Amino acid sequence: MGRVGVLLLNLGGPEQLEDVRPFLYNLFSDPEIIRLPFTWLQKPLAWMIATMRHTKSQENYKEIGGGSPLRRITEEQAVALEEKLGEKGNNAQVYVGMRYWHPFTEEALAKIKRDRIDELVILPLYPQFSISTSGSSFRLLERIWEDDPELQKIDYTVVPSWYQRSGYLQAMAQLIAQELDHCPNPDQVHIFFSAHGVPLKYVEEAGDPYQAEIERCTELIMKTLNRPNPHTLAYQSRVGPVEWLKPYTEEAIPELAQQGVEDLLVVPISFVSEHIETLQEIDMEYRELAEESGIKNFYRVPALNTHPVFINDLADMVVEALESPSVHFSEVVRPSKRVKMYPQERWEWGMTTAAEVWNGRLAMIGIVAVIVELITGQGPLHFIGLL
Ligand SMILES: C=CC1=C(C)c2cc3[nH]c(cc4nc(cc5[nH]c(cc1n2)c(C)c5CCC(=O)O)C(CCC(=O)O)=C4C)c(C)c3C=C
Ligand SMILES: [Fe+2]
Repeated sequence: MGRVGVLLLNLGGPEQLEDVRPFLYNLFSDPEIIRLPFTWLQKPLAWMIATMRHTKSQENYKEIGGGSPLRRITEEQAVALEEKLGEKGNNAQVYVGMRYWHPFTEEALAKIKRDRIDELVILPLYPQFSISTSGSSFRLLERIWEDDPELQKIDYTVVPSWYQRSGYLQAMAQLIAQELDHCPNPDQVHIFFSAHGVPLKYVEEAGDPYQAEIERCTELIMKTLNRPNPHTLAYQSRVGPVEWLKPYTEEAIPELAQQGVEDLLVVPISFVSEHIETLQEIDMEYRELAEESGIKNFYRVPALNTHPVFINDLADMVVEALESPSVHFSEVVRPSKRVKMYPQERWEWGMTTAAEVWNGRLAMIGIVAVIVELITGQGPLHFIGLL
């Protein structure tokens, strides 16, 4: 066996408030996040949405201390995984490659080449596969690989998803049990799985297996937990007014309160690290909503971070991947057709996502008008002397 590397993939997050806008620009420039019929519209629209959204987004990051902890936690996971692999007799170098912020995937690949890695396990830190998360990172890697003969020499394998692994399920069940056992009436607590949402079209038209994997994951965690508590699955973090996977967390919580639920334990299941959607959206926004709706006790299960059972399972996953036949980018699910996520179907007043979209559309019209003017040499900008 030559030099072994592990590339951990994650989304990335702004580390300080100034990073928010360029981070959002990178995110919305990704066609796996917003699918448009014309690729040339992607960057101007990304610029528009980042411009319109960044102030609200910065406020959220301010509430959790001014930046995302995602990089710090992912790097801690990388160190813990490297140590665990060493203990198991596998000396491997672990790298972190983020999709939309530092350390970017490209930075990780430069280090992998510098260290002359021969075998590489590519492991997304998303338990369930979505075309918008692991899929997006795989597509980026595939494009970089195609143009780089040095990378092509590396014997690589990808792990598309791993939500069904017993180590991961046990770590989740342990965290849930711990929280339940701190509650005065553990059996009365309603367990509320809150998964990150994706647009419905991703699942129904583009063939994203995400919803099926989330549903199966929830069942498996409940089976591993082996407690009598009732449970619900809902989807959080919707962006834009198109339909996303339902039920929405912000609707499901008041419904449960109406049905008489008083004790609610929220379990975030699409993430293995604390980040803005656990620390701000769940801990602040959904807590406030739950309390206003009549929930008396709102609890939240922490993210796995460097939970020893989880890290041990990641290490086993790497060892198993090295021993199994390689899985290449071409074998991983990709969108079956182009699905449009924007524009939205209905208008909303105020600084809303609908307004963001209309601003984007107007900007597009403006850009097209300037191009036409540059070509024809006639138009309002020439008339007022700007061109
Ligand atoms: C607009 C579409 C988005 C889709 C689809 C989406 C899917 C998706 N995202 C995660 C995990 C994370 N998302 C994070 C940030 C983030 N995501 C979106 C949009 C979509 N995500 C935005 C606009 C943002 C920025 C924050 C904001 O302005 O609201 C992060 C990073 C969080 C951090 O701490 O910085 C993660 C992680 C998953 C798992 C997922 C689909 C399954
Ligand atoms: Fe997201």
